[in-house]
Parts: sequence; C-alpha cells; structure tokens
Amino acid sequence: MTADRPAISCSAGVRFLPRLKAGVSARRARCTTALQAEGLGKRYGKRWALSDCTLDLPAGRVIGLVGPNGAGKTTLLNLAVGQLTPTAGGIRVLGGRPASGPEQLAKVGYVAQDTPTYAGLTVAEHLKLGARLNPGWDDALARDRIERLGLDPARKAGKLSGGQRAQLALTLGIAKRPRLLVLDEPVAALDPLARREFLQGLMEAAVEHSLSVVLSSHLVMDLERTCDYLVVLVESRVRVAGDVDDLLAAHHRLTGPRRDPATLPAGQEVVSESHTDRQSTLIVRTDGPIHDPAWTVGQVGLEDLVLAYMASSPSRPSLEAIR
Ligand SMILES: Nc1ncnc2c1ncn2[C@@H]1O[C@H](COP(=O)(O)OP(=O)(O)OP(=O)(O)O)[C@@H](O)[C@H]1O
Repeated sequence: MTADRPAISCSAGVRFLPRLKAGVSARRARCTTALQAEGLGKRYGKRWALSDCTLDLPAGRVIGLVGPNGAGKTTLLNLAVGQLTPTAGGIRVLGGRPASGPEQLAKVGYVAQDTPTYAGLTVAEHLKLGARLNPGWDDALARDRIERLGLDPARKAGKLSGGQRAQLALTLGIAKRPRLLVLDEPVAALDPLARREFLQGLMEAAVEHSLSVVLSSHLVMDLERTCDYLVVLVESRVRVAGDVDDLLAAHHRLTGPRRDPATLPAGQEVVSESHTDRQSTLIVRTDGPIHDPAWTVGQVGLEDLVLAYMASSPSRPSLEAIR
C-alpha cells in the first residue's frame, strides 16, 4: 500500500557507521517503550493485512522492519501513526493511542512510502508549511540541514532528484522534533550512494536528537548497517523480533550428514532447512551450545537470518530436495 500524503503532513556504516550505531545503543539504558502492540490486527474484507501482532519495541533504538511485498509492513506503520484503526487488538506508541490528540501527533513523525512531497512547492515553502503545521518545529535545524545538503530553497520539489526529495522529506520529519520517527521504505528508489547518505543523515539525527526510529525496508543490507533491533514480518505475522546482536548470537547454520530435523534436541528450533541426498543444512535458533559433533556449526549473518524466516513461511515451497 502506498501512502500518498506528502511527508510534510507528518503531524498527522558496515555495519554502517559503527560509531553512530554505538551512539544509538548507548542511549538504551534510559529508554522505555516506543511501540507496544497486543494481538493487533487489520483486516480488509476477509483478508488480514496484519494479524495477531504482539510487539514491545524499545525506545531509543533504530528498529528495522523487514518482510516481503504484502507482508503487512505499511499496515503496521500506518496503525502506529494513526492513519489506520485496528480491526483487532490494540497499539500504543510512546505510551499513547496513535493520533489521539495534538500531543500524540507531535511526538511521532512519519515519512511515508516513496517520501512524497508537494511537487509544486519549493523547498522553502515546504519548510514554511512544516512550521505552520508542527508546533515543535525547529526551523534552524531544518534550514541548516537544507543548506548542508546543498538543496536550493527556491527549487520546486517536483524538480528535485529522488534522493534530494527523500532528503527533504527526512528533513521535514526530523525538524518536527518528534520522539519517534517512522519511515516506510524511504530509500527504496535511491541509488547506493544516495541511500548511504540518507541513512547516514538518519543515524546522525537519531543520535543528535535522541530519536527512536522505526524503518521499513526490503534492503537487508541497509538494515544491517543501521538497525540494532529487528522485526521480520511474513504473511501478516511477526516471525521474529529482537535485538540484532541477540538474534545473531542465537542463530546458527548447521551443516552435516543428511538428517531429519525432527531428531534435533529440544530447544533447537529449526528455522529453515535444505537437504541434498547426503547433506543437510539447517538454520536453527537455540540459546544453548550445539554439542553434536556431526554438525559443522557456522555463524549466521542478518541477511541469512531474514531469508531463513522468509523461506520458512508456511505457504512457500519447501527448500527440500535439491538433488
Ligand atoms: N486499502 C487496502 N485494501 C485492501 N487490501 C489492502 C489495502 N492495503 C493493503 N492491503 C493488503 O494488505 C496486505 C499488506 O499490505 P501492506 O501494504 O501492509 O504490505 P507491505 O509489507 O507494506 O508491502 P510492500 O513491501 O509491497 O509495500 C497486502 O496483501 C495488501 O494487498
């Protein structure tokens, strides 16, 4: 689903930049909850776009939301900013009901999918509008950012490049001075350099302004560079959520003689499996060590982890039998 409202209406390093990432992580101790969902669901007709979603996302973190097309990412983000109302369950953002009043609206910034802007308005006019719509607007921050980005205030948004428009939308989101910034696939259309610059700006703002960030993306590499907390959504359900370092520590790739995964010890959850006639490769989640000498145990990267959960979706064909 594409939100067509311009980002200005947000009232309604590798591992990327390790220093900035560490800065975000250092703020964990004094933070509480950014988003809490309990049995949250949204249905369109007979079809659930999001179902039974229970999450407790910590504040002060950069949270990556990843999943295939149609998984329910935009739906979850729109529920978080109050552009949709739940069909089931409940959601609270920074302790309040989404869009429940001016105070709640001021706490949350939203950069919708495709970072929409008003094509006929200049950069300067976007800032003016932002100032009018947002009580906490930080004009100095907005102007400084636009200058640093080299954006011409007199240029119409419709004449900017995709990367420049995304940077303008991010500037509007940050200058609102929200406590939580929600971004729906903001870098999807950008080239690698523009993506990097955008994400760098985002990370800097997160550290400088103590922002919590929820960022959806298909691009796992970008999430790997920026996020320290991950949510994987597949077919309208949360498949896994947690601190990236904890998740990486708890998942392993096991390679060994072909074996029925059902024979694994209790406590080893098989996330994905593939087999040849002689060999099995499993991604397992476990809190304990793997003692079985038959397995060669390898580390799992974030991309492997995300793909394993996506591949384990019930309606996907099994990776079984590569012969
Ligand atoms: N307004 C709507 N009416 C009917 N169905 C909808 C509507 N919005 C979304 N859906 C359906 O809900 C499901 C989840 O959509 P959503 O846009 O949340 O997914 P997404 O993970 O953001 O996908 P993408 O990565 O492609 O943007 C999809 O099956 C979609 O077709």
